[in-house]
Amino acid sequence: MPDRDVIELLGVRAKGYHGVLDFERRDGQDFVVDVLMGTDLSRAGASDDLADTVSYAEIAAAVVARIEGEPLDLIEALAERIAGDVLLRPEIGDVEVVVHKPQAPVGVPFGDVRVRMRRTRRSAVVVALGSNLGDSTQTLHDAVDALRAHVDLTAVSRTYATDPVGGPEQPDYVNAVAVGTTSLTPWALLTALHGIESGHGRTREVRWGPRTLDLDLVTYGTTGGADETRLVAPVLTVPHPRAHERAFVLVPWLDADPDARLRVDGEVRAVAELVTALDTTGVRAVDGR
Ligand SMILES: Nc1ncnc2c1ncn2[C@@H]1O[C@H](COP(=O)(O)OP(=O)(O)OP(=O)(O)O)[C@@H](O)[C@H]1O
Ligand SMILES: Nc1nc2c(c(=O)[nH]1)N=C(CO)CN2
Repeated sequence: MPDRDVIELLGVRAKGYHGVLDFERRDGQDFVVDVLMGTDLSRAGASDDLADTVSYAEIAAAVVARIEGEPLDLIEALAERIAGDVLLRPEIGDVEVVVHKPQAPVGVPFGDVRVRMRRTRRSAVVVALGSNLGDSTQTLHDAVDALRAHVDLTAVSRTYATDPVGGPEQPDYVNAVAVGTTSLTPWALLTALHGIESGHGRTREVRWGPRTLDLDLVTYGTTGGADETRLVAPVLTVPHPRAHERAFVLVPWLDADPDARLRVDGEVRAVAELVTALDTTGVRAVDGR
């Protein structure tokens, strides 16, 4: 479900040098920008903490930097860049940008000229799946199907039978990793993952204890890219803080994406390299390949 809350920042004005005509590049003129950001304000509404939302002052500064920055021919191009900047904030699910050019050289008297642009986020995500109660292989297949409602999957690993790591004595796990893109924010995706877990009878009792289905968000955004998302909070930490030490995550992930990368202690590392440092004997591809 798209976010229903909106932060509206209207009438940000600054002088820029955008335009096709020589005198526009030479003399400059005012540009006015409105930004409407679709988001979920319930966390900030409950916590009263700026860290749980997007500061409109930060967005306003980014808009002014674009208006005053590299001159562009078209207000369409200016709007596109502003939309891209706004969507780098993981809290924003979609954005509408209006760029007004009230002193545009139109040639006749006019009220305003503006472009209106709507953009939705599309972020790379990696989800790890695990199960060790019930028909785990079937559960993982069903969970991948359910995931398709929220993530456009580009690759799904083979399933792996894995020795349990941590927790009480418990049955072997079946693990897999799915890779794709989503229009959901990290928090909306986490809610969707919890919904799929509950749909499979998941309850949270013993830490690292047996479970019908566990879905972890391993990474959000492109590791090493401008949209890489790093969050540290009990409700959501990405990259997943234990993914780098778990062969039951890295081996399937590498199967789905041989070029996978993960940030560990601040450094971007190839998953292929991280795996070489781990004991992988407890991780066996189910179909034997
Ligand atoms: N990257 C993440 N992916 C999934 N859950 C996360 C993540 N970061 C924080 N959490 C939070 O962790 C809480 C506990 O999740 P869960 O019960 O799946 O933990 P676990 O599987 O027992 O342990 P682990 O996190 O080590 O796999 C969730 O309610 C969720 O809000
Ligand atoms: N092999 C294996 N061990 C685990 C797993 C898992 O998915 N596979 N999940 C855990 C908590 O999330 C704890 N231990």
